[in-house]
Amino acid sequence: MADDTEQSIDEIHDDARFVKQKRNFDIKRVIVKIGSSLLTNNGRGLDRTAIYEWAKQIAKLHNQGMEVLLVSSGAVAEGVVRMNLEERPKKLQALQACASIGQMGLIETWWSALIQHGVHSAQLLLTHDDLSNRRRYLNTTGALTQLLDWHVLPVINENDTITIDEIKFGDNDTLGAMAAAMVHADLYIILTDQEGVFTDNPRNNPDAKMIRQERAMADYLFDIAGDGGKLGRGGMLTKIRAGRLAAMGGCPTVIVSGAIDDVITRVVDGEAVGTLLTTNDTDKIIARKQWLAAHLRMAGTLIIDAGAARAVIEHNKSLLPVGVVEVRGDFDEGDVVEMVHQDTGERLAVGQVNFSAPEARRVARERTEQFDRILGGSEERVVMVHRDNLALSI
Ligand SMILES: Nc1ncnc2c1ncn2[C@@H]1O[C@H](COP(=O)(O)OP(=O)(O)O)[C@@H](O)[C@H]1O
Ligand SMILES: N[C@@H](CCC(=O)OP(=O)(O)O)C(=O)O
Repeated sequence: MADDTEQSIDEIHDDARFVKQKRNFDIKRVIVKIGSSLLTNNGRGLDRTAIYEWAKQIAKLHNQGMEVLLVSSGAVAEGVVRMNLEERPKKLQALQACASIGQMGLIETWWSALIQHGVHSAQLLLTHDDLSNRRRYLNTTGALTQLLDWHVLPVINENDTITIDEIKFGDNDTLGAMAAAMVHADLYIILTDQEGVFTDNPRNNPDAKMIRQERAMADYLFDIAGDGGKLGRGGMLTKIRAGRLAAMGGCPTVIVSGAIDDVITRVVDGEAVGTLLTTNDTDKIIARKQWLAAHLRMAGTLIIDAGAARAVIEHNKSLLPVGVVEVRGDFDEGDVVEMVHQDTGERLAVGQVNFSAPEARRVARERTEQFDRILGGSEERVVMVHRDNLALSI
């Protein structure tokens, strides 16, 4: 798609270039996310027929040797139906209870549907914290990798009963994108109740047109994405955000209707159904910097001198240990830390640090040549924070 500033939104739809064109995917690992509105047949309980149909397609890919991970919503919506409630409760405890009631049905249904095709599945209940805290992230990756090595299909959902934020905002779109980045998926498929992303919410605007393909980083997508239906939570907005997050890991996203026949296998086969959100190397870095900039909790602080501040801010350089005068906090390698100016106390940037806090203290103010001696080994790490993993705050 051309630069989005050059085209009006009405022109960006059903682009003939993309309608028939086959997409060129090479997919070994794919994440499929299925939303509440689809899974629960718009509030009439779990749609077992549809689940068995998706399970058949997923099993086909799995049995061909592809690694498929499933992110399944629907626990709260199913709990609401099982408890005969008229609507999604507002009280937190009631929501949590619905999630734990509905999750039973969800996992039982997926297990039965998949095992019919000889596919073993496993339940993974995650919180966003599990994926943004480095240590828990590595633990989760370890468990996921083991499941994939055993060719067991992970069925992921949010751990709604122990979280507060997730259940309030309900955002499996984001969880799926984080999982996609974590396992380096080749494609993220979001199944929903619309054919794809439209130029406006098609629920309210019958003239809205579908967008066939766009860069995940195209800013105007945020202007056209609206809320969800009464059972789904995030609407199109969280799907667009999720597409950006997946782009950060270099993973394209397809947002498509789960009601299309054989939709999963057709998408994987490269058929141009739904909306494809693309990414490239530059977008990957931009998305990564945005993700860093949006980080609220810093694991620690690096106090840097004026020379390092100039290198980072004015010359877009990586931060070297020699420019770090003090290390505060207790962080692991890979955590997100802030960089603060020694003289002004101002936060200049945030970034992912290449050393743990004890290591960072030892190499601070030191030149690269000294690292082997200081850390006792042949040290490959040279920079404290690489410029691709660093986002300026000012
Ligand atoms: N620009 C848009 N294009 C398509 N759908 C949109 C758009 N803006 C808002 N939506 C709404 O997003 C809904 C899908 O999100 P949601 O209800 O959260 O479903 P899910 O349960 O699949 O996550 C659609 O039914 C639609 O009403
Ligand atoms: N974890 C919640 C799902 C929240 C969520 O993201 O819902 P949806 O937007 O419908 O995919 C549940 O299982 O009910």
